[in-house]
Amino acid sequence: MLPEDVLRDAPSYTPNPHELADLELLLSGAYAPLTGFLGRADLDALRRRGRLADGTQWPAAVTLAVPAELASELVLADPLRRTIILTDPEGAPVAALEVTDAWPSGERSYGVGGTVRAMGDGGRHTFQRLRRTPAEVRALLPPGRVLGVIADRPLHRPQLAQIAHAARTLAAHLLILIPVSGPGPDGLPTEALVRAIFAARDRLPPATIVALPLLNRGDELRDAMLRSKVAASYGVTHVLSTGGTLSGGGLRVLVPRELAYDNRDGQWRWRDDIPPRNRRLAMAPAEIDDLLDRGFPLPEWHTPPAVAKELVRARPPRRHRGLVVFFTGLSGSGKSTIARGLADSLRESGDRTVTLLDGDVVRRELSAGLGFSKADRDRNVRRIGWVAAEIGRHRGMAVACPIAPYEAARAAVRAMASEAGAGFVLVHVATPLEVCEQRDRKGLYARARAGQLRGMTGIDDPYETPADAELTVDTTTMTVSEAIGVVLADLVENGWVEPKLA
Ligand SMILES: Nc1ncnc2c1ncn2[C@@H]1O[C@H](COP(=O)(O)OS(=O)(=O)O)[C@@H](OP(=O)(O)O)[C@H]1O
Ligand SMILES: Nc1ncnc2c1ncn2[C@@H]1O[C@H](COP(=O)(O)OP(=O)(O)O)[C@@H](O)[C@H]1O
Repeated sequence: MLPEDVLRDAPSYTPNPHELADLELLLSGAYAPLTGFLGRADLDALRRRGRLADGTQWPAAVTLAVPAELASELVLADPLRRTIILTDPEGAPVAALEVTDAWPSGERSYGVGGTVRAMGDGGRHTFQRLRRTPAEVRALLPPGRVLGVIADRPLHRPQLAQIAHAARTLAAHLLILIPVSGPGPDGLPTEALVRAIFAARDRLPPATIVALPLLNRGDELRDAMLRSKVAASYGVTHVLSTGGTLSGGGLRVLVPRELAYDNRDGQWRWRDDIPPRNRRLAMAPAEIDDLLDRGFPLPEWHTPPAVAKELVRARPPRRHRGLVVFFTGLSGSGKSTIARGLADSLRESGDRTVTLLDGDVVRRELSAGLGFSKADRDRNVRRIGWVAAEIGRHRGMAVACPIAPYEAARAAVRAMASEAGAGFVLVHVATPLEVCEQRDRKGLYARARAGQLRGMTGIDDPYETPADAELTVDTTTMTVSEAIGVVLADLVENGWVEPKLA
């Protein structure tokens, strides 16, 4: 253990959410035998042989990068001057990392490897009582086989039947591991996922339930292998494969048969044992989402009512959900005019509160002091996006209409809205530059052409045309009412707005 003053004087750093999730698993022992972030020798061996330098089989790179300035403060040869305090986003210490290897990993960042040791109380999370360590869980498990299920999606009747069947066949105790770092594959917030799984609990065999920050790295095979490793650390002996991924990682993998609903007796059984006219197949996640989006009930033969209730709460029909309508386009394309008209129509219906984040008001209040450099435009657009997402989180409707010339900033806004559980509709007002320039309501284009104004979007500043717009409107030959009508009709057609408005 390092002396107090060494810890006090050590530099501190807040890892990104992904790295913090890895850190939590390292500290809890879920990544055993790893005790810290990997160094170069291990990463090298991993890349070449899928093993750590000492030959231990390990599926995935568990790495940490820190700013170059921070790395340069360390003296790796001196045990008293090579520690970094890792903190959570609030700045509270979570761990001490004793850096034993550091190397340039990016333009201004260094990879650092070394052992981590827990500090502080580990921080608080929602459903804290479920975030148990492998040692705690192993102490709770009855002797014998343990069937692990990684539940990154809600459990509907077909999955429940598969789990019950597997647990019965193996005579195993059931351990459900719920990944809770960031939304699941269907965008369900983690708290809603946990609630939906608990809602199915009385239809499961006796189970131990654990929440843990397991993240996907985007490589299906490695992710599955890492999940198996983690499951094994929790005492799992057999893992039920879900979502079609097979994984070894030293565990026995059960591949469940595809079950279908037999409408002769209401049982779920192997699909091939049911005559086609009597069987109903399990619904795909996209079909379930579609029913929820349109406000149709999830059928009872497929989903226990208590689970359905949680899912409806988490994913209300689109017409009741928060929504961000985000206009982008050149100056003079018609964004503000359409946005204003849209906001008025929406207010008339009174279904949701409507906030118009009008360009002039935003630049006066929210973004006062910002100019039109790339950095300032990005800041402006992100602020608008942040406010809009919060409005959406509380089920309101936000209408925003900045030029938003950069793809990355628009993508960030989309991500914020979706993280907040709100819909996001990007409307590209694609009126061509010639038309905008002809309108030139503020005389800006004329000044830009005359060289009196620098950095005018479309003249000598970029506009990255969106490739992901939900709707594109060119107002060249449209009246204002027609343009508003097109947007409104699109919102109605996609279920975001009640038809009566149209
Ligand atoms: N250099 C330059 N380039 C583009 N636009 C300029 C510039 N300088 C001032 N203006 C006026 O500012 C309005 C655009 O502000 P935005 O907040 O929408 O821009 S951005 O999204 O941050 O890029 C824009 O208003 P709209 O015409 O309503 O789009 C312009 O009137
Ligand atoms: N179909 C249309 N939709 C929107 N604006 C239109 C349309 N036809 C003409 N216009 C005119 O174009 C101008 C667009 O200006 P504005 O809405 O301020 O654009 P922006 O917010 O994109 O800079 C307004 O003067 C508006 O009256």
